[in-house]
Amino acid sequence: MLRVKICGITQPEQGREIVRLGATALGFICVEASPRYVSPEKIREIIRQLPPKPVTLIGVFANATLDRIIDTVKFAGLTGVQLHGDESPEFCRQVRATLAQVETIKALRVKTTAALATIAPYAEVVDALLLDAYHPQQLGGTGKTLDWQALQQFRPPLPWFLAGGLNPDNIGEALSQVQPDGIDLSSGIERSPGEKDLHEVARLFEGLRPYFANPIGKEL
Ligand SMILES: O=C(O)c1ccccc1NCC(=O)[C@H](O)[C@H](O)COP(=O)(O)O
Repeated sequence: MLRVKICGITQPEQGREIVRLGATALGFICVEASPRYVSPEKIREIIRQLPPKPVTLIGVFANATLDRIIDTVKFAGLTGVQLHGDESPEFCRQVRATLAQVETIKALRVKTTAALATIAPYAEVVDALLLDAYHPQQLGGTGKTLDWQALQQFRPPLPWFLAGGLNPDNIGEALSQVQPDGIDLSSGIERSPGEKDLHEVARLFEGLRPYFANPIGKEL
């Protein structure tokens, strides 16, 4: 089944509603420079108020220390980490080895398709990849799309998420071109950074209905 990660959750009531609408993963930005930053205390409170549904709870970090990642995961009750900076394969390996029960996702910001060649060393040391758009000043939440056509044949040896500028209007087109195991959205379903537009989130899941009823890649 297609995984749907909604990233940049900052409010308990929005987290609850987004899970109710169908998200299979929530992302919490643990990067202090981001307008979507949420403290470990706030993440813990948001998680405490979620309905009892199987949802992956992912902390998004960029060039954080291993200690900070571990402390945040344990304190907040996260079940996954997304490494969104320049983390080396060796650092990813350490994170995964230390947090054995926690899903480790490495995000790669794809400037050109040449960046896809850097994936190989990560394949053995993380659980999933996330491909995001490159922006010279912003690490994530940029609203910029990837070149989906260039990713048509992308089949890494581990599960992967498509991110970057996805929204309710373009998700169908994106999924007609690429075949990810999951999708990740943030600014395309927001009123302002960190403030999700629940009507847009509902419209997203409405548009995704066929993908839950039929495995991706099969004729609808
Ligand atoms: O969203 C942020 O503000 C952010 C800041 C620093 C590192 C990562 C960040 N976001 C990571 C995500 O997983 C976003 O969902 C991803 O970049 C896609 O964002 P968008 O293009 O807005 O859908």
